[in-house]
Amino acid sequence: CHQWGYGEEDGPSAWHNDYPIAQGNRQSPIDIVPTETVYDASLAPIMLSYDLCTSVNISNNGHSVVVEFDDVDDRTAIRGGPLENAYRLKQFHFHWGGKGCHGSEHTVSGKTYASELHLVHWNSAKYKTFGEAAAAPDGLAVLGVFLEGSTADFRGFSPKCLLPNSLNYWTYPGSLTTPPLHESVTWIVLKEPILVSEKQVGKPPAVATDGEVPNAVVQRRGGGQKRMENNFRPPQPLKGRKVRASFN
Ligand SMILES: C[C@@H](CNC(=O)c1ccc(S(N)(=O)=O)cc1)Cn1ccc2ccccc21
Ligand SMILES: [Zn+2]
Repeated sequence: CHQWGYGEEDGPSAWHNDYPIAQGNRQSPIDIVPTETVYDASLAPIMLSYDLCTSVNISNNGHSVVVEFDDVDDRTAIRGGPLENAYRLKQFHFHWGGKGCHGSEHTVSGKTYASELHLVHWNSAKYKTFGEAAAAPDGLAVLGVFLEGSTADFRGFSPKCLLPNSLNYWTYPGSLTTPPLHESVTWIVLKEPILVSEKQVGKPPAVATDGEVPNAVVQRRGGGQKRMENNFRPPQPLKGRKVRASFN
């Protein structure tokens, strides 16, 4: 199967070899330039029903740390905003840099954040499975949340505690930011970052890139486990897409 990563040989600039869609017309992430976004008063607020969310597992898939949810019904869903119907929460995961800097995928006028949280939802009204939705142009909706370094509490464990006060957002048609890079994502990126503690953001989660979830990743010389960091794709060409703002 295709091996891809974030290194010199297998990183974002090489992905097009195995995934030609990498050079497609609706690739993500992008650089969001607020002065070039269009305020769309018809955009409804987004509504998140995360109260009854049931997380199932946390895993390291070699590219990120992923928390999966049981997605058997629409208890845990996102609706409203640019979406025609409810999209069911499947998983959330993070992208981060090394040593707490430049880890976000989306940027705002070139500004990078320390990390970016992605809450991945699929269109369960139109598709039977996540896999089917992941390949369809209106199949997925990913809520992107910037993480900035500071101190904040992280009580409880509903994804709701991972959200900022304001749900003002930008939205645009895009793609998965990792292979297979399907152009199936309606991106909803919140403008307000959430603050997480320096020590959490400063040090990327101790995960290795070989899929093991070690209790502490050791930096071995020459091969062996490598600390997973800089697992972000750089911004991609807008190719004429319009980025709409839910706020003025
Ligand atoms: C789509 C791929 C798996 N990839 C993703 O699910 C995914 C989700 C979100 C992002 S991001 N960074 O844009 O938010 C990137 C990749 C393979 N796959 C195909 C079918 C399928 C079924 C279950 C699990 C994985 C499956
Ligand atoms: Zn992601």
